Amino acid sequence: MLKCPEPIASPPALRADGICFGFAQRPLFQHWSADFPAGLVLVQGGDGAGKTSLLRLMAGEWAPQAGRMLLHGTSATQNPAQYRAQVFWRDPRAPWPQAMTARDWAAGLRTVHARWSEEDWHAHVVGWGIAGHLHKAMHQLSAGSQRKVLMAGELASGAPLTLLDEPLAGLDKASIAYLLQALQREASAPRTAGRVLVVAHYDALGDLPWRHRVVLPE
Ligand SMILES: Nc1ncnc2c1ncn2[C@@H]1O[C@H](COP(=O)(O)OP(=O)(O)OP(=O)(O)O)[C@@H](O)[C@H]1O
Repeated sequence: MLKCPEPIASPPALRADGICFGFAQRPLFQHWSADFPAGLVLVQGGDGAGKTSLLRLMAGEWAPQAGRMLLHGTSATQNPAQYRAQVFWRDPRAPWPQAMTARDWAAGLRTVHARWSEEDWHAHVVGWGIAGHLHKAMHQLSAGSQRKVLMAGELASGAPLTLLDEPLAGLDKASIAYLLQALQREASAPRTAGRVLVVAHYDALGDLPWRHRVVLPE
């Protein structure tokens, strides 16, 4: 079970406040509080440690059994619509709607995310070499190509809280290198002020300037 870390000095962009959450046979968080500054945040842990559960709680997709998540002061419990409007979260394992192309999906994101950047979307499409896939149905793409489309959308969304679950899964070396570069750029020149970009991964994931790490016990 996760214990509380030391508090941080700067005002938090995201706050986990007294979170209790778990399953009947698997308690995960017990009165857990943590403050997250803007920037890159790593949620680290092995299989079944609770990474995806924490991302779902941060996203406001799952409600904690006690406590609350606050994003720039907005509570996921009290103002769920306002909270979720600031979040980008899509479970990378979730199936894609039949016949939805990458282009259709991006068109939908433009209407939902106020800080969407067309320039970033095109840069990531080129960076990950997925331009030739945009007209294809998402469910027909390889797992790696689906991931690249997903991450291009996640990063281009500009969402104040952006959650990436195991982003390296299915990626080749060049694509991993591009992802690390893109995350490094987000850290040094974030396009959205106050953006928190959370990455869940089993290990330390490169030499990125993490502003905060949550290490989940096995
Ligand atoms: N819907 C659920 N019902 C019951 N138990 C669950 C449920 N979802 C997750 N768990 C359990 O909670 C624990 C944490 O799961 P979670 O998926 O959050 O871990 P994870 O760190 O993302 O692991 P992985 O990378 O293997 O998916 C695991 O023991 C898992 O079996």
